[in-house]
Amino acid sequence: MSAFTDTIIASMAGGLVVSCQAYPGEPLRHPETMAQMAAAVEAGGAVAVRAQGLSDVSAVKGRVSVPVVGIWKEGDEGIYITPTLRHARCVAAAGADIVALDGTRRDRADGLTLAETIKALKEEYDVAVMADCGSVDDGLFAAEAGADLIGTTLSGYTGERPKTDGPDYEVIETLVNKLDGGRPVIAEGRVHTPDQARRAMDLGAHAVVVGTAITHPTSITGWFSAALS
Ligand SMILES: CC(=O)N[C@H](C=O)[C@@H](O)[C@H](O)[C@H](O)COP(=O)(O)O
Repeated sequence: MSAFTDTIIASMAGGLVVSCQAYPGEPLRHPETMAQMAAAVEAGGAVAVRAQGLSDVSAVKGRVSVPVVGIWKEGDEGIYITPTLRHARCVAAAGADIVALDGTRRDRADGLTLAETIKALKEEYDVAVMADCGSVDDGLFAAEAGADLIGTTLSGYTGERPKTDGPDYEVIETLVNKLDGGRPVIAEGRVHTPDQARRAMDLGAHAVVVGTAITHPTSITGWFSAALS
């Protein structure tokens, strides 16, 4: 890791990362809108912002001074979060400080291993790499492959873990213990309340990512209206 990526990762310690994403066809889907959302969460204390798609990554990077975690989703099944080296390079070129990519043990579309992908990306760009993992075994594999940050993003979405209502505390805690400080664990996925974020942090997460519960009004509205029906 470079001094730059060390500093970026250290700056996130104990903090809240907010994921600002609007999905295809949704009313808020526009880079400028996501940049405004990012500025709003930065004002609220987010230590970093996660953004999806090259236009959003650039727009968000231009608007906030906290680090940007960039991803590029292609599709929504199998390996779809920054699935290949080409996607990862583009996310870095778009301005991401941290490139998040699929960190599972599944075969990648471009035939490269996760380790080869991370090595090639880091040879070209001074970025940190966050591995979005779906299980403890993924997390250990991604750490071995050279990822700087191990995220629980895909727990409940790859078939290896049940999709819990809230965060997958078991994966967070086990990864923290098994990695034993060797790599920071980022708790991401279904963190819907401040208490859940606190608990994930208390289990030893380096930072907690919240998306839907802060930046997806359609889902939040649905939660409230379901409670009233
Ligand atoms: C599984 C997957 O594709 N997760 C995506 C990854 O970027 C996003 O759709 C999530 O919103 C993000 O991980 C934050 O999680 P939550 O919205 O649950 O706080």
